[in-house]
Order: sequence, then C-alpha cells, then structure tokens
Amino acid sequence: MRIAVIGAGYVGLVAAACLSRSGHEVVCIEKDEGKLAELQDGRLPFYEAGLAEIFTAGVGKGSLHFSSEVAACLDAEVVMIAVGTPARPDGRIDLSQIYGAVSRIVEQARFPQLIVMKSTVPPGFGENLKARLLSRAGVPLTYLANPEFLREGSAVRDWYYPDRIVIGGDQELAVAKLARLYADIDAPVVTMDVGSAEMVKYAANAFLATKISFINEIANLCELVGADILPVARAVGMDRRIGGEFLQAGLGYGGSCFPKDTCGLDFVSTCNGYAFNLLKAVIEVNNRQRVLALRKLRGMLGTLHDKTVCVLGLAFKPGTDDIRESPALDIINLLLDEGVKIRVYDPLAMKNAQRLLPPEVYSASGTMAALEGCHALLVATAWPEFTGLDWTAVKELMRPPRLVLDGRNCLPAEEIIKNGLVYQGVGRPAKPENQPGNIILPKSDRTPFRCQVTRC
Ligand SMILES: NC(=O)c1ccc[n+]([C@@H]2O[C@H](COP(=O)([O-])OP(=O)(O)OC[C@H]3O[C@@H](n4cnc5c(N)ncnc54)[C@H](O)[C@@H]3O)[C@@H](O)[C@H]2O)c1
Ligand SMILES: O=c1ccn([C@@H]2O[C@H](COP(=O)(O)OP(=O)(O)O[C@H]3O[C@H](CO)[C@@H](O)[C@H](O)[C@H]3O)[C@@H](O)[C@H]2O)c(=O)[nH]1
Repeated sequence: MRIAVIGAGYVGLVAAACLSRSGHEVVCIEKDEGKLAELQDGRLPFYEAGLAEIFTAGVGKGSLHFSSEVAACLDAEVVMIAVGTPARPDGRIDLSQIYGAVSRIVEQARFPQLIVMKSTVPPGFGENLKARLLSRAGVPLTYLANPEFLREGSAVRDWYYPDRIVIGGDQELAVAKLARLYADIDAPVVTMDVGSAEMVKYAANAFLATKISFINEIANLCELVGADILPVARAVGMDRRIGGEFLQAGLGYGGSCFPKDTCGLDFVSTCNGYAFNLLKAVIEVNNRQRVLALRKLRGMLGTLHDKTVCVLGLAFKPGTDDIRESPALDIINLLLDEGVKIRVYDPLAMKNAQRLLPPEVYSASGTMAALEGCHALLVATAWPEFTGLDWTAVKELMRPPRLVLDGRNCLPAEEIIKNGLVYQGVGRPAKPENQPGNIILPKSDRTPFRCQVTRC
C-alpha cells in the first residue's frame, strides 16, 4: 500500500519505518527543517532502540522517503497523522499541529483517502474534525481513529507486539482496510466508534498514571510506618487482578504523554461539567512526588544553600534521550531556587538537557566526574549503569554527609550503606544508624497542586 505519515516524531517515524519494513511504500512528511535534513541525510533525530536498522534498510531499498511537503502524500491511499498534541499551561490540548496538517490535506486531496489519526486527541475531536473540516474536501476522506500505545525506549518492540490494535470508525470497509495494514502483527484488533477509540487512549494512560500515583502514595506511607515498598509492591502486583507492572515507586511519572494526557483528560472532564476527582488526585500526587525529593534532600542535608548535588539521569525514563516533563529537570529547577550547585550526567540525554538547563548547571562527561565534591547524589532515572557503581570510589569522590537519594529504588541499598554512605530510597524503611529519619510533609506542601505542564 502507498502510505503517508505526517510527523517524524517518536510515533510517526517508528510507524513509517516499520510500515516500510512490512513492504509498504512510505513517505514521511516532516515540517521541521532540521529534522528533515537529518532524515534525508540518513540520520535519526532521536534515539530509539532498534529503529536505526529498520530506518536504514527502508531508505536503502527505496521504500521509505522523506519530504517537507504535504503534497507528497497526495497519491497515498492511507494518510497517518502523527503530529504533536502538546498541552497548554492550563492543561488544554493544543491541536494546532493537527489542524495545520489536516487543512493542507483537505485543500489538496485529489482522490478518496483514509485519514488515520495516530496522534492522541480528546474524545469527540474526530467527529468534530469530520464535520467541520474533512467534509470540505472535494473528494471523500474517510476518518479513522487509531490511537498508538507504544512506549519510548521500546517503541519498535511495542509496534510489533502491541497488546491490541484499536480502530475507531463507522465505515466497515475502511476499518477492514486499516486492519489489513497490521496483518503481520499478531494482536487482537478491537473496533469501535471514533469517540470511544479516542477515549481508550486517554483511559489507558490515566489508568497507568493512577497505578503510579497510587503506589507512590503507598510508598510515602511505608516511610511513615516503617514498611518497605519493594516487597509490598511485588506482593500486591502478584494478584493477577492488579498486575505487577507500573507499580514502581519513585519520583513520579514524566514524559511527553502521561503529564499532558492526564491534564488533558481532566480538562475534557471539566469542560463537560464533570469533576474527575480521582484523576485530579493522581496529578497532584505526581507533582508532590518531586517536591518530596527536595524535602528529603533538605531534611538530610540540613540547609541546601551552597551544597552541591549530583543528579544522575535526566531522561524521563531509561532507554530514551527524551527529557520532556522529566522529573529530574523539575527537581533541578527546585534545587537551583534554593541555591544548590548542581552537577549532572545522563548517558543519552545530555545534548537535549543542555538546551534547557541553565548554564550554571555543570554537565559532566561521565558518572564519576559528575560525583566529584558532591554532598548528595540523586538518581532520577534508573539507567542500568548507575546501579553497578563502585561505591567505595563514589565515597572517595563525595563530601560528607555523602547522601544517596535513590529516586527510582534502583540502587543496591545494602552495599551503599556498607560502604559508609547514607542511603534513602522512596518508600524504603529508615534505618536509624543510616538515616536521619522520615520526612513528614508540613501543611503548606499538602495543598493541591495545579496542572503543571509547561514545557510540552
Ligand atoms: N511519544 C510517544 O511515546 C507517544 C506514544 C503514543 C502516542 N503518542 C502521541 O502521538 C503524537 C505524536 O507524538 P510524538 O511524541 O511522536 O511527537 P513529536 O513531537 O516527537 O513529533 C511530532 C512531529 O510532527 C511534526 N509536525 C507537526 N506538524 C506537522 C505538519 N503539518 N507537517 C509535517 N510535520 C509536522 C513536528 O515537527 C514533529 O517532528 C502525540 O499526539 C502523542 O501524544 C506519543
Ligand atoms: O512503575 C512505573 C512505571 C513508569 N513510571 C514512570 O512513568 C513515566 C512513563 O513511563 P512509560 O509509560 O514507560 O513511558 P512512555 O513512553 O511515556 O509511555 C506511556 O505513554 C505513551 C504515550 O501516550 C503510551 O503510548 C504508552 O502506552 C505509555 O506507557 C516515566 O517517567 C516512568 O519513569 C513510574 O514512575 N513507575
């Protein structure tokens, strides 16, 4: 099939490359000149495991092309929209990239096409787009919702092994045609109306975010009662009705999806006169989790002013160079406000982070270099290379009190303590000889947080 994909981001580029590997003729349209130049030069604009090989093969055999012109998709049977839908500061979803792309298609369409929405859009949006924009085209354009569930870091794997493929649409033939596009993927295809498909995407992300905030609440309580979140989460997750995934306590969720999609769904609820209280609490708990890390550092270091803190891990999760809504960056900004000197390192995300971090943040060339002279270490991303550090060497490099705040519960606590450092995880029991004690939030930090999605 001839396929066009609009937007060469994490979703669009993975879709384009994988579809070209499945034997389709794919053109990927990207309006960002810098990204396009890289792609046309045979380079990927971001890191994603396994993507480079598929991309290079597609370009090599001539089935994967790149263009800046929406006109390049005119002879495609299927046009997939995979442009960004970031959040505005008030949580509202910014749909301007979609309108930009779809308006051009409507203006230029010459023969009937399937318009497939892979971007995450609010429930109700597709029907609206059909009625107000697609109907203006001179030829029939059939709209299908086809939300994407891949995760960054495992996007290629997730493309080939999804739990399900969701297609929303009211025209059977069109739905069947899109389902055929995924014929080589062994996953159930679930069909429904457009609005329901749009809701599946938000509901799935909101539920996963809820699991994370829930386990973070339990972790915070564990600290207060002296329980350990690791066996607690493991045993709770062994109940098949609950499931063991997304029960890792830590600094809270980040990334380009959960923060914006939870706030987006909350906004949709409010617009419909419904107070989605559970979701509001999920967002609030997530925001508070970052502040808790700051309070722990303050509680353990005495005063933060003039202290040096090493932050290891800047990406919003391991396996990606994406720093959008990264908890690490939020915490760094909170620490800078308190006069802390910061040294950072991330195996993949240094270049992206340097574009956002203020110049006073020291970017180290490696883990050990970042640790030099630091009073405290905060591990904000669970990169495997941080877990196997030589803790004797770390102790030599750091200055007292040599606090290790394990924001992802990914470090060997016993070994760290044995080497004479002070260890504190999230929801881990406080050992009197090693810990300065648990931190109880003062009233001022228990007030509700607003939606803080500002850097999408
Ligand atoms: N990132 C993920 O893991 C993920 C997973 C599932 C769903 N989603 C959803 O998919 C959508 C895309 O996410 P992403 O992370 O790939 O976004 P992204 O910001 O990485 O990429 C979007 C790309 O679209 C390009 N673009 C915008 N308007 C264009 C136009 N008119 N013509 C050509 N190119 C255009 C942008 O320049 C950008 O490169 C969002 O709605 C997101 O919520 C993302
Ligand atoms: O137990 C957990 C699991 C995840 N996280 C954090 O949650 C965030 C998101 O992680 P993950 O879901 O793995 O990454 P994303 O690439 O953002 O993927 C999510 O968002 C995508 C965009 O909508 C969806 O397609 C995916 O299904 C959904 O998992 C990261 O900051 C993680 O550190 C936790 O704190 N604890």
